Amino acid sequence: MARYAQVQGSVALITLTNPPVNALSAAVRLGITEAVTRALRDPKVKSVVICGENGVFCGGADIREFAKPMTGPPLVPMISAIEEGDKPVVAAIEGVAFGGGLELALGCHYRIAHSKARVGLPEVTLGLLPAAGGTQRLPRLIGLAPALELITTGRHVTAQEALKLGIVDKVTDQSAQDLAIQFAQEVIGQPLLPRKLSTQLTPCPPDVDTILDEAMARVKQRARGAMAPVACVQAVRAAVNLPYQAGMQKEQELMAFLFRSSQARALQYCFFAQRAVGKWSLSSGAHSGNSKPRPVTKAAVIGLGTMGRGITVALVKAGLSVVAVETNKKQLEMGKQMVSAMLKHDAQKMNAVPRLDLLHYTTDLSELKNTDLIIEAVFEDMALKKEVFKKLSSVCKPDAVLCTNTSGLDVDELASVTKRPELVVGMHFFAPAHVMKLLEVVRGSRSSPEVMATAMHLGKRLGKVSVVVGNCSGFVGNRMLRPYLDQANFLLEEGATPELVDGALEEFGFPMGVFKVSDLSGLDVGWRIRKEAGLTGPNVDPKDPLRRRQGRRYSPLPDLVCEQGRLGQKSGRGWYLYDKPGGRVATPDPDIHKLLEDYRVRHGIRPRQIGSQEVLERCLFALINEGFRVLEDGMAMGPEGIDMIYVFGYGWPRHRGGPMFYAAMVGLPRVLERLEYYQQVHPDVPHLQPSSLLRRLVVNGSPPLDKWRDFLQRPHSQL
Ligand SMILES: CCCCCCC[C@H](O)CC(=O)SCCNC(=O)CCNC(=O)[C@H](O)C(C)(C)COP(=O)([O-])OP(=O)([O-])OC[C@H]1O[C@@H](n2cnc3c(N)ncnc32)[C@H](O)[C@@H]1OP(=O)([O-])[O-]
Repeated sequence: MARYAQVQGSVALITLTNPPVNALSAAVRLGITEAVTRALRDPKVKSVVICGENGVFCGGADIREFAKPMTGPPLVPMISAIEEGDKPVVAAIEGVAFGGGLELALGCHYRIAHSKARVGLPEVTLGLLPAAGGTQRLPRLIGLAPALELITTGRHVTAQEALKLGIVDKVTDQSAQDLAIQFAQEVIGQPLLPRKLSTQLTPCPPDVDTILDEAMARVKQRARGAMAPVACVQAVRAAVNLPYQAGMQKEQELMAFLFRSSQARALQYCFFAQRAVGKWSLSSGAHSGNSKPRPVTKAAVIGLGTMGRGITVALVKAGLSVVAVETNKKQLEMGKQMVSAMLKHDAQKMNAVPRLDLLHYTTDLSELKNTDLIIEAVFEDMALKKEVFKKLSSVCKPDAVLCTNTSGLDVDELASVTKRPELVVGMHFFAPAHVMKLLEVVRGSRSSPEVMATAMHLGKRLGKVSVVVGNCSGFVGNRMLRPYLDQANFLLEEGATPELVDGALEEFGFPMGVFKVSDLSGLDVGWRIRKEAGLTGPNVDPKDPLRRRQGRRYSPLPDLVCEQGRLGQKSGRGWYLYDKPGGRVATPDPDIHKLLEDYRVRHGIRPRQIGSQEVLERCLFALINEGFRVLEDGMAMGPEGIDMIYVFGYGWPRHRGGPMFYAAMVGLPRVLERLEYYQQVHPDVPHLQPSSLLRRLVVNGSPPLDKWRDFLQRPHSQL
């Protein structure tokens, strides 16, 4: 797992050979340890170069080994042996040096990077800290403030930035390995002590305590309950206040605590789940490995509302040429101005030139003749969308892929009005579409494997985490959101306030509680959907009592709020009060409290004290229960897909792994028991009726999440 060679007479070349990223598995660590020992012992060897095979230095410790008992030589003494040796060791960094990979390089005396290489300590994103000396050596090398920033965020830096920061000594456009070999010969005989980072002091400005205190306050505020960033600051503090060995001791103690934590397990699960969802498969046997995407160079977006504008920007930023279509000149001009402004703003941030040249604006659908893929993003109205699809089917070239950005309408119904249903697919973006990482790729019953591959591939080009989902109402994300919203409204009826419910959810780790999010999105969106569904407005069955609809419990509270003209942030009032229309700072509103009190009196409801635990159990377990139903109905490939949808699209705290992972962590018997309890108390809420899959899993001893698929009743997949 590490190749040894002697080159240029006196240089030992050690190459890490563990594709694809040369992770530091037990075998690699053994290989390095043996090779370094050999090089240090061999009198003919005067200097050493460490590099990685296939243009990648090292992606860090082997994350897959974290779940198993530790074997092989540990990293810390391996790296110390390199640093303590009396021969200069040069790291030749190509591709990436991440985590343990960068820590290995920091143990070397010199670092040379290829100009396209990136380095970083991303352990914090896995719920850990750099525990092979990274928290002690990096501050000694580049100083306190930059080290704190890199370690607490896990940010990757380019070779050029690494050179500026002093992480690497040289950057080359040629082979880093060749330059390192030459350099290793040049530095023979030069004093090594100043290059041994463990012997150095961390360069500290006079206001060191302020910097550390501010960093701690910042990470606590951003972390939303995540422990690793806090531990990172504590470890770096040790690099300032303690001698190296004592600092290492602190690093190990903090790592031991994090390593066992459920947060680390959740974050590492997310790492693999994010990669797993890209490997999609359909019930037909087609999968990402055997289905080729169609080439897409020219795309079109129909409709330049909020979603259409974001999608257009995302496509242009990925380098596609885009035809943007609106119904009339006025809308088109408005859309154009917004899209240009968004692209310019983005380009400015990245010090780049906005690619306005990639855009063509038109009101004429016949200009779509040469586009390879069209994304419809018009108003969420089936009749209107059908009209658009009919037209697209006749004007676009026969092999053009037709995508809809509907957030929950029937993709098959849309496909049915075209002459090419096999080329129709859902691409459900999340607002703002150029920022949010999630894309639900909705398979219609006739969507071809090739079209699925095309949509998934396009998602990847746009930098999205794309998840294949089935064609059911609301798809996966919005379908699971309904029971969550319902429970939040019921809690208000029973005695809670918006700020109590939101507080519990934010404490759990959501960036915003359910009512703040509703205010942000606009309360009229849901109101319109409820009207169309006959839940409120003129189409309500007159025989339905006010708090029951279509045979189940219903809360008219959100409708009452809308009827008062409280539409959320945009009107300056919603579930909260804002300083002005469009204002962003939510303050609790006494008028809402009064509205709730009057409502309870009117309906004879005795308010009761509601605690955070009940809020979490009712909102989250109802959502999770629907997740089990999604699996049961075959609308998702597996729990990983659901979890990635919630982490990347709905603000589920990543350190809790996603709803299905969270259910497994809480324990399926506990989730079942609480659902059963709440269902008894609220028998008219079908969403609290535990799903049969959940019951089956509990009866079968609550198998681990990666075994849940075995308990689905076949044939199940609608994908
Ligand atoms: C008490 C114990 C003490 C321990 C000491 C601590 C040491 C240290 O501080 C801890 C660490 O280093 S923590 C580590 C810190 N390092 C990180 O956090 C870096 C994590 N990795 C990355 O950021 C990206 O993978 C790269 C940028 C490296 C490549 O990106 P790309 O080119 O888009 O490719 P891709 O699709 O992403 O990956 C390709 C395949 O490789 C797989 N795999 C990747 N890394 C792995 C790893 N470390 N391991 C295992 N596997 C890893 C990946 O799953 C995938 O497998 P699949 O079966 O084909 O699906």
